[in-house]
Amino acid sequence: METIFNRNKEEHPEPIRAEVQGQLPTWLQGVLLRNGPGMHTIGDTKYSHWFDGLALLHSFTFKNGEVYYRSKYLRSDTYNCNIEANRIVVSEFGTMAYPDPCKNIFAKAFSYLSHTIPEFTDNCLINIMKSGDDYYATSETNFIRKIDPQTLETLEKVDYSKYVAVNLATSHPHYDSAGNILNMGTSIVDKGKTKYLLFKIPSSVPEKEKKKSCFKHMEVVCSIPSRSLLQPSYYHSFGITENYIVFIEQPFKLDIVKLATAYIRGVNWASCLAFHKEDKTWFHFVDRKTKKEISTKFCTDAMVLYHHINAYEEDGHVVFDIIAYKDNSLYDMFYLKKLNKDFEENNKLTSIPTCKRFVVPLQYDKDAEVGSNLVKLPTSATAVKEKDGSIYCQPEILCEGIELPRVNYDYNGKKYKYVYATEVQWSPVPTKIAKLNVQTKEILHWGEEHCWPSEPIFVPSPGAREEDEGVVLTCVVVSEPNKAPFLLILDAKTFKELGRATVNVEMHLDLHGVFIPQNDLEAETE
Ligand SMILES: CC1=C(/C=C/C(C)=C/C=C/C(C)=C/C=O)C(C)(C)CCC1
Ligand SMILES: [Fe+2]
Repeated sequence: METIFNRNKEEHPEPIRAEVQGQLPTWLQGVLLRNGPGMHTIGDTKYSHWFDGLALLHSFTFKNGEVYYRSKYLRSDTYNCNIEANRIVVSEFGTMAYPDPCKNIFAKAFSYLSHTIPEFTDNCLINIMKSGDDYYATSETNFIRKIDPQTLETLEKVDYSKYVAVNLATSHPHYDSAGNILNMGTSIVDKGKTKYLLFKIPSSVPEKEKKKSCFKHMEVVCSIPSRSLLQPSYYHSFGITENYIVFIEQPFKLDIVKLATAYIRGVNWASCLAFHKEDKTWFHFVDRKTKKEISTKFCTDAMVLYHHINAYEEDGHVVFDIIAYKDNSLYDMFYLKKLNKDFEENNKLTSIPTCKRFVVPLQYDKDAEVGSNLVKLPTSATAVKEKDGSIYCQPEILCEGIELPRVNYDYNGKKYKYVYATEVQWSPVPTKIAKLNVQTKEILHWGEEHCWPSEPIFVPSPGAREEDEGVVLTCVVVSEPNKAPFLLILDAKTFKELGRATVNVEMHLDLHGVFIPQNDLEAETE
């Protein structure tokens, strides 16, 4: 067990042909590109947290019935500095590093007396983002790194904060129907205010400005003031519907004073996050056309969430599905010292991930009585009018024990049926993947002994008419010695195996990724 999490993984930058069993659909052509931590020790130094590990990109290329695997470490400035020094010299989420200030490019970050916000890492290990025909590795700081989706080479570093005033940004952007990126980031104590910014990165630039990057055309769509100047909420994702942005201001907050003094106090960034269980969770809805926030105050009890699943509008309500926890034990669970051999016995989640549906009436009868439930849809979710005019929401539970949710993105923002996710029950490592029908709550599973599947990605078949017409792809790491990992291809409708592509390498457990259809890759090379 220990090795699966802690052992540094080798990179395999040259394509390795996988052994394919079963029948892959002929239309499945393109690249599954994924990201996650692959290196946890450098020289004699060790990262403390699994989310600190150096980003290792890997890909499966589907070409005429064959599958090729590659992997390559992201050559971030962080990676290069660490490797050159042969020790950890750049701080990550769970590890504070003390570099020799003369030796590395992050030195200015540590002149903490003049900088309130430290300079963060560009170890973009969480996700992959598509911007026009380009691809970027993403994390939650102000940096993203362009990559070549075919060779996995590392290209330019982009600093969001050069274009819009954000210090942090999510690794889960959304895309509108024109392919423009919509993302959110936090602007900390800028001009005396702390706010959450929704920003847009256009998918292309005007012809006459072809030399300029899309980032030069980035714009702030709207800003939501933080309830607290020095304690903005932490968030890992947000939701969109056809007309609204759904932003959840949870009482899991980043303490800016702690963040600014972490280095001198010798503590990590993670310790600057705290869950305030006595506070409420606030919902914000921004009208995408008017760019104005809905003025009604909507709230629910304290909770912690990382992943939004999907959101849509129905009869004047916004319906949104998320995976929520009762506390922040999830981040604590991924400290590497806890992920030891006996972790399955010792490391039980104290709060199980719960798939919750909130139904929020945006258009409701303003004369409704205090105490009345304003939800008019058939659901057990409620939204009750309070004395002070605010609306207190309680969810319908869709299911328990799933994480890393994905949907058919053609249904993002629309009424939908299916979620594909990993099953995590009481331990942080998934043992199965699941397909949940959010309308009937029926669940299909795939699982095999000693198999740890990654986030399942849905790929629609060409001309698909139904939401689940296509395949689901998941990388499976096998914990049994002498058994090789594989890429599993399931029929999305039946959740039955169509085939698998086995590669004889030591594969890392990863986080998120994208499937890039062959046509999009061709556009990129043109
Ligand atoms: C470095 C750094 C951060 C990094 C956070 C990371 C790396 C989060 C990863 C989350 C994942 C993988 C969640 C999965 O559900 C913060 C706290 C934003 C702010 C301070 C600097
Ligand atoms: Fe995530």
